[in-house]
Amino acid sequence: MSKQQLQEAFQKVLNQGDKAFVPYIMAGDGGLDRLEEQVQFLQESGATVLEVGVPFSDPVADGPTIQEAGIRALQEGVSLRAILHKLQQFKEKRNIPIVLMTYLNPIYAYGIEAFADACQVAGVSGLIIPDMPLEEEHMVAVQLKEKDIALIRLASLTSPPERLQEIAKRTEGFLYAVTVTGITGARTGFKADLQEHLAELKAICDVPVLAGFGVSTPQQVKELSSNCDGVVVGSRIVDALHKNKRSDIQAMIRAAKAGQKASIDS
Ligand SMILES: O=P(O)(O)OC[C@@H](O)[C@@H](O)c1c[nH]c2ccccc12
Repeated sequence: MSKQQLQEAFQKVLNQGDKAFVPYIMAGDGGLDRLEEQVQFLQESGATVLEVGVPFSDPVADGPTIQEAGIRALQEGVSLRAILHKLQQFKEKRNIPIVLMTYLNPIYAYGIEAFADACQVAGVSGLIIPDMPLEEEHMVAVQLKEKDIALIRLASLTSPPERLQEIAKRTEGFLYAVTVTGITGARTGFKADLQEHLAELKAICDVPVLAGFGVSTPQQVKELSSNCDGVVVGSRIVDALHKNKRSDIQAMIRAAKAGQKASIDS
């Protein structure tokens, strides 16, 4: 059911000639009580799928904006357990698939089986676990498969071709194409052959390929979408939610969608 929810959500936008837009938010930034309303807002604003981050004390892949959001959430006392419980509470009210992004440590602390179970009960459709290499994923992958939860793999710029093949083959839900060598956060430019890299990933992957890391302007969204199925935007969304600049987010999603359409037409 959950993997299918992801597939349907992507198919719907792609069949319309649109591209996917996946915002990332940090659960508990501003207090966990705000999560339901934030999800509602992004759903209504046109997000295809939503990535929900779990705050962690040692977020090795994250840049300053997301690190700070994580610290704020941890100060609110937010835990993985509390996030899953909250997601479960308003599960029936949302119609957007949720992908949870968490480092491996909180999953181990929770217990893999109990975690997979709680994700299913909470209506989580997929998982991103950035510090879990392919070689280590077996145990978690088996438990998630049993619960029909997609394990979304990340393709990095530095992976050799055979490894990218393997990642593209194994990934479920979508392939997360990391666009930079480094951490999350807004940037001004991407490396020259990124478009080629995205096109290569598209060619070897059967599920949608989404580009993420450093995407923060409608122009970047438009450029990157021309060679893949859509984008993930984190830091820009986290920052705007924190500063309560909601119209900025709406404008960005609108412009992004228009830009993506234009990139298909041209
Ligand atoms: O913040 P950015 O640069 O827009 O990047 C996306 C991102 O925030 C989100 O997908 C994410 C947040 N933390 C991560 C850790 C690993 C992989 C992905 C993520």
